[in-house]
Amino acid sequence: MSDLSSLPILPQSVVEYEGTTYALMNLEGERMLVVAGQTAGFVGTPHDQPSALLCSLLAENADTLRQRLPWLQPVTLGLRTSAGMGDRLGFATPGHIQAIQGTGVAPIFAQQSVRENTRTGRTPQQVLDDAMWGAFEMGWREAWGADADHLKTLADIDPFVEAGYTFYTIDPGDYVDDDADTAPLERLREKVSALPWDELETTMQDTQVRYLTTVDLDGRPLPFDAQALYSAVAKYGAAIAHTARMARRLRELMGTRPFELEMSVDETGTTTRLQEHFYIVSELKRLGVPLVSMAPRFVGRFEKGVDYIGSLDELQRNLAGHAAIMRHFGNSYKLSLHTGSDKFDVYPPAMRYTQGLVHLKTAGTSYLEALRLLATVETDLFREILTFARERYEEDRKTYHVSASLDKVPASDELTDEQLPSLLEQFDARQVLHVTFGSALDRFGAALERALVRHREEYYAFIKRHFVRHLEPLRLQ
Ligand SMILES: O=C(O)[C@@H](O)[C@@H](O)[C@H](O)C(=O)CO
Repeated sequence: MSDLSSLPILPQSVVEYEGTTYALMNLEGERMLVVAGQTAGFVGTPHDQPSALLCSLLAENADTLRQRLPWLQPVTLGLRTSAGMGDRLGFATPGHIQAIQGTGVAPIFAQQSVRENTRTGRTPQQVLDDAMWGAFEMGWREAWGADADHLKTLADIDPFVEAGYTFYTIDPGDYVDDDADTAPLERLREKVSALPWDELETTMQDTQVRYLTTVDLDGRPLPFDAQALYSAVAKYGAAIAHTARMARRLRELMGTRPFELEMSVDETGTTTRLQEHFYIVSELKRLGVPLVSMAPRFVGRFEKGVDYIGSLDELQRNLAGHAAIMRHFGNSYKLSLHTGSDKFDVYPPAMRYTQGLVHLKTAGTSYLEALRLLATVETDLFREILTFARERYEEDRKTYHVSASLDKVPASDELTDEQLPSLLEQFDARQVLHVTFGSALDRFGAALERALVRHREEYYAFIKRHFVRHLEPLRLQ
């Protein structure tokens, strides 16, 4: 093992593997890779005493490193209780690791939606590389995943496959017909007749044979009368066909490489009825779609950055019903909680009813912790972001489920420095800051990144404290 102790090495990052020593060096917050031994394939500057190559965290160095150290490649996680910790800035993974290590919860460190990448300007490869560098920095050697989130079109898939993602969240929301939720039977028949039955590889007649019955869910009857069935088929039939289409494309691109697939309809305009959950999963299985998790639209409101909104009794009944359907299908997939951050009332019943078959999906909450840090140690920058967020909110909110009122978010000049951090505890301010991330990063991204470099360890501590609250309820008992 090469002695790198004369360099400002991060001790937890040091790896001796197959005769070469690898480590991350800390240069006033900036990171560099140090390789001592076999340096072929790395791009960097030779260093003497000790003899090593000093490498920037370039894409080619990330690729070479994960070829050398296989545990830095994302893998499928199967039915383990899991948590997706989206990171819009590329700095949060070490904090995520500090929170998740020892919990038994399987992490997805790389997770960004197409929507997020469009807003931040990052590529799927950059997101995965940032997560990998964070895992390397912390000496993480356990399994971790990479989620290509909210894929809507066939064209969305390719760059994530090229980058090496292992978890693919198919979002066929654009094909869900929410009007079917309340349409009369005659209108539903018309809608059903227009579905792509060739892609569904069946007919409505055969569909009626399969589903016009009452399903027994552990003694709990789930009735499918004509109205319920026609509504489910009209509402989700095209979405199921699109999911199967996306799965076929994914299988073509992935070849023999393993992957897992989630179907997410959490952002549609209407709640996913239990009959509809049953119909969706049954049809996806019939079509051979390899489902590892499913994200229905639950009762109540799952809004960004805040706890559940609605009747907890109704939610518990709803979760119990979804879990009964999962048991009917042999507990062969997980229930995915999108917009899952800060939903502290949801985790215990979700874990209880599904017996741990939960995937928790978070993202913007790590961005909010960065803003909490700024509100504490870089107040001028935070004030600029707050002012800009208040200007952008009405536009940026259009593609997210939020209900914050701008008039409840104080202007910067109404607050003392000491009051600024409390905004990150206030419902409306959290949502206004959350959904304006793209606009804010466009204008302040470089300044925010410099601040995070200056305050990395503090940021990790903010992330750890926040995610321990999320992960404790998911710990395997
Ligand atoms: O903000 C986004 O686009 C995504 O990170 C989220 O919608 C994600 O799918 C999620 O549900 C976690 O908040």
